[in-house]
Amino acid sequence: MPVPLSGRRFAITGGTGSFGQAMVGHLLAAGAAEIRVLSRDEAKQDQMRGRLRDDRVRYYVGDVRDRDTVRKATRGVEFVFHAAALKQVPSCEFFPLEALRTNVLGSANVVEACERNGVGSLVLLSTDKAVYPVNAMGMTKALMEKVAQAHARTSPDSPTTVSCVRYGNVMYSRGSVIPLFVEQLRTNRPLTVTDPAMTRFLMSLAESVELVERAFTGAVPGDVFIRKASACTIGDLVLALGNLFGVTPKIEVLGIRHGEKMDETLASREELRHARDLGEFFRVPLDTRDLNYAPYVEEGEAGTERLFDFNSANAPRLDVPEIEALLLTLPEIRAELGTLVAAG
Ligand SMILES: O=c1ccn([C@@H]2O[C@H](COP(=O)(O)OP(=O)(O)O[C@H]3O[C@H](CO)[C@@H](O)[C@H](O)[C@H]3O)[C@@H](O)[C@H]2O)c(=O)[nH]1
Repeated sequence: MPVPLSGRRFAITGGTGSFGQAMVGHLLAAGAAEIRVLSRDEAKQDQMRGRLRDDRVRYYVGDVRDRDTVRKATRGVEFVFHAAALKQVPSCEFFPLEALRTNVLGSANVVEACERNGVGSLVLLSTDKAVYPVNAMGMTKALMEKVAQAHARTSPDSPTTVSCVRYGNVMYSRGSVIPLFVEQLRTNRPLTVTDPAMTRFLMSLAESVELVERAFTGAVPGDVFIRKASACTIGDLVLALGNLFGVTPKIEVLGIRHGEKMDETLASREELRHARDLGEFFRVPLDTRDLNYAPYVEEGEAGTERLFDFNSANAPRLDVPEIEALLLTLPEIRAELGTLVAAG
């Protein structure tokens, strides 16, 4: 049963980011009574305040690393979305302890504050990079998921349903490759491609909002919700952008960056053994066994057939025309193409 959003009170950590802004827009349109935006950067908050001009949105400057700040920002709200994170793969490789402080300890603060304030539902945003992680960003996000699941396991009487969503690359999110390629095309510079054979899941911001809504209306404590996204190679992404902009892009191959994987995994084979297939989504429920493993060891566990991960190499693969069609759904791409046409 969908939870009505109208008249409800929300908080979003990292609320000035790409996801946060999309979610705030969605909640305002749905009639939310109050939305608190918690983030570190007052300048971004100021821009958002100027753009939205809606006094249902309240701005809290602060860092999720600070427990008091998080407690204050979540007092009296019914739902919380935790999007604040250090999410750039290369920078987390250089500063792993910073990633740990924000992504793990900061997330633990959010869980604690929601529980203490009697928040009904908390959804934490995770990433495909948390599955079989090889970089500090993914490792800290994997631990964030463990913090959420451990809370569900050890606090069965908690007022707060804590769940996670996991998704891949959000097209045109701040600092990601598509706006970079567009900028390089616009300024007639070569496109800096790491490896054309690399694959990534592609999702729109609207789909990430839908996934989070799905989790906060349908999750039971400890769930991980995963959208079954399609994937593409970076080489095909470049071809699609070139076609849309009517150019054959010049390419400079950089090689794989610190901590990168060739392909990403959204759901591991271990999770898929007990995941529920909900059509467009997987729901991975909490493993509720306790530490007494004897019955499992002695009796064995059902369902040990061979399964495969759901990864960006074996997921439905978008071809170049399909990527073009997807890119054309992005307002930023349409605006860029409109500017090109206008410039003649
Ligand atoms: O100059 C560049 C930069 C990136 N890439 C490639 O483009 C793809 C996407 O890169 P990017 O947009 O930087 O995203 P990721 O490094 O895959 O990570 C993003 O996507 C994740 C989900 O997988 C999020 O969790 C992260 O926060 C977000 O930074 C990757 O294959 C990169 O190797 C290039 O070819 N050239």
